[in-house]
Amino acid sequence: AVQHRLWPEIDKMVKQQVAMARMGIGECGTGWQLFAEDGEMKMYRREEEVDGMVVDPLKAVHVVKGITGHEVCHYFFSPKYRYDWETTLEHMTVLETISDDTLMFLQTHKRIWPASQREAVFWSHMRKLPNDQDRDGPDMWTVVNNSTEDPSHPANVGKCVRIYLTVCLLCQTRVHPPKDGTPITRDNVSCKITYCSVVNPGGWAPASVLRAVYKREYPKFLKRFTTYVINQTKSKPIMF
Ligand SMILES: CCCCCc1ccc(-c2ccc(S(=O)(=O)CCO)cc2)cc1/C=C\c1ccccn1
Repeated sequence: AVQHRLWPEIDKMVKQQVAMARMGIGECGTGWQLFAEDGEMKMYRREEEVDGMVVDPLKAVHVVKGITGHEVCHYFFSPKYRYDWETTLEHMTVLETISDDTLMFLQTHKRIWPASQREAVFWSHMRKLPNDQDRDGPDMWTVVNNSTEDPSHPANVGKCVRIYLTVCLLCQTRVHPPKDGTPITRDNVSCKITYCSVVNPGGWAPASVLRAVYKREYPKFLKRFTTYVINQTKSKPIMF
């Protein structure tokens, strides 16, 4: 098949983002602060500014019982579920179906006073990754979202400020087979989730407002999303 114009960028970005997501907090450079903890979920951020704008990188690690990496990525990637779990979403459009595992989105997020409303145009790619460390270990799954230009949706034309985001959701399934050789159930699986994001708010927003939004919204978002996947999958066959 003919390659899509974005394919080289997507492939490079996915490899780069997954490599960074796999690094432990200690290896990711200094300056990470743990700012939220809830059971197995730990959320870190680094305070960074670009041109005076807060672009704090965020890294969350979480272990969730009863779901697999494929299931987590499936519900994160597919547009049909997004309104169910993404509470800050005002509108979402699929601008282009690049392939069955790669889409282009236009999203507007609800306005957060006193900043202006934000929108994002980004490609989203879902991929299964070979577990190159442990050959017979379960595979890893990832979804990478990365802002891109779309000639038919130029930035900052309407009322919304265009944000620039890079997001990587990396999932590693763990299977603990039952001793007595009975079939594997959801009690025998868990998923280690690493969520990394860098969001450039695109235009002026007070640092205090941005940091308050992230501090409040990110823990809520990851908790709500993982709870959503647990509820959606509990009565369905396991998707490995
Ligand atoms: C003044 C406010 C500026 C920030 C507004 C904003 C920017 C980006 C984003 C955002 C967050 C997660 C993604 S994703 O992981 O790709 C999933 C698909 O939606 C894409 C976009 C949201 C929000 C607004 C609120 C907010 C901030 C964190 C967490 C959750 N909501």
